[in-house]
Amino acid sequence: MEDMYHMDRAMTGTQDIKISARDVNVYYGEKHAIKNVSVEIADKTVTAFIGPSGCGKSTFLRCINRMNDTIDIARVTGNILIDGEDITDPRVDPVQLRAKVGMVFQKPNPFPKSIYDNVAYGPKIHGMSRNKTDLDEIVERALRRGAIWEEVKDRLHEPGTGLSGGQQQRLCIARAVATEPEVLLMDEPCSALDPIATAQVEELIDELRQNYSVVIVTHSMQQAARVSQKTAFFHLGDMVEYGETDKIFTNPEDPRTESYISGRIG
Ligand SMILES: Nc1ncnc2c1ncn2[C@@H]1O[C@H](COP(=O)(O)OP(=O)(O)OP(=O)(O)O)[C@@H](O)[C@H]1O
Repeated sequence: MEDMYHMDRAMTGTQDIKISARDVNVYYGEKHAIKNVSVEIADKTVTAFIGPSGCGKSTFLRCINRMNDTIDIARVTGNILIDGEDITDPRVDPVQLRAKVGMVFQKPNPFPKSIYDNVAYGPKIHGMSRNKTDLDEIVERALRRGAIWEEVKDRLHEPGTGLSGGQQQRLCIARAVATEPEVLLMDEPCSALDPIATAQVEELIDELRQNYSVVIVTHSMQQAARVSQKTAFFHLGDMVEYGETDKIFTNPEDPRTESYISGRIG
């Protein structure tokens, strides 16, 4: 029976669902930026959002940790469930939610504080450590997960802003994972990085997949193909197609996806 179950999973590719979005719409004033998006995002998987500029990738990503709450004119309808809990419920505290659903932005944005304090800040405000030794361990673990520990272990009390761009982005990833999130949202995390730093961050994303559900917005189709297992293609606010990355890039169903990946739109 157990074998049958595993075989079935292997054959269908069924994975645990981490995020389930149902009929999500986002409006900025009159502008309808996301139209009836429903999607199930798997755990321990990298999911890429691709599509032409302005199609709504970042807007939809921001729904997953309620960052659109911070934009006055944004209005969101529909539901998003994480592990079955509806995070759009007004009783859900967005600060707690964002500890569980971490985010990394396009431009590395370390706080104007030391490397240590950048990482320690979240765990401190969420009461994750009892004492300094605990906190030191949390900081080291997060910096190791961010694949930057070796480079900064002897300069933890220097400012985070003194690091190179690629190091700053890995520091921001370390900061995001320090609160032990379950989901990691990345909005074009490599767009400000050179090819070497990009390769390091991509390698890191692949490692992070073991522990998190990672959702990445990217303009680079090569990057989506390299790092993701699932891809969603957005066009004018619609999620046009969603499926296995290999399939989307080699044999898409929708002509709009086909045009985009072959470079005819975008
Ligand atoms: N804060 C905002 N106020 C008003 N309109 C917005 C806001 N943010 C996004 N929009 C609009 O919503 C639409 C979707 O934008 P969004 O940034 O989500 O697209 P995107 O696919 O991530 O684009 P890009 O690839 O250029 O980053 C666009 O038409 C954009 O102009």
